[in-house]
Amino acid sequence: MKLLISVRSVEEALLAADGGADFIDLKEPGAGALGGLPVATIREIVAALRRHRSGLPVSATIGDVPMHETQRIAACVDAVGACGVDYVKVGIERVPQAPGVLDALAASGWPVVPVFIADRGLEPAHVAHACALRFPGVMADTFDKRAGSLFDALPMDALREFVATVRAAGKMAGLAGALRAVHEPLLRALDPDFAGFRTAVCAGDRSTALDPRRLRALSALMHGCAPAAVDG
Ligand SMILES: O=C[C@H](O)COP(=O)(O)O
Repeated sequence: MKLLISVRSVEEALLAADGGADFIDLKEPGAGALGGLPVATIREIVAALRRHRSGLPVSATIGDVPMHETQRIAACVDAVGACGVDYVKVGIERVPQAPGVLDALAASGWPVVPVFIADRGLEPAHVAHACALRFPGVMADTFDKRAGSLFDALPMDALREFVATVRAAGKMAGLAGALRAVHEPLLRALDPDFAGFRTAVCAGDRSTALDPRRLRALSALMHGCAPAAVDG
């Protein structure tokens, strides 16, 4: 299982790369679950990572754009995709517009990873719809980070079904949502392709700075080379 770490700056990106991240995810954690960074910042981080850590895959979010704002979503995907990232992450709410938005994202030509917002449960038909389209990966994440973790939002059966559906379609399955070291056994049981973290690698809430000590401990745990990790 690979480790995705969300970062907001060049400094954090290089710390994450040195600390064991397998995917570097660019977002502004203080601006919402999928808070977007300015494109100039995304470009700057991508350039630094390509210079120093050329092989690491990089994703970036477009921000928490409401699903009915289809033109804004398309414009943000174009802007972020043009920054040279490997993946563009777009939040998918559980609303009737979801299949239409997914169709538009798949037609965008960019390597989009739809991120299903799981706070109100997942709609299996929407996940199946995404899996039938040309996306490299599909994720589940939570919006309200104070309401507990992904494991509070969804039962294990639903998570198991999500991972199985995505992987059966030949795509990477990713899980996130205020995950912590204590969730490692549950994550191992589900065995997604990657798990995403921000809250767990900050000393305060997810909008505070990335803490290299917490990251190293989490990385060792997730990569199977340490007993307990820093948590809480
Ligand atoms: O994409 C992953 C998220 O940034 C994880 O953030 P979180 O651990 O605060 O839910």
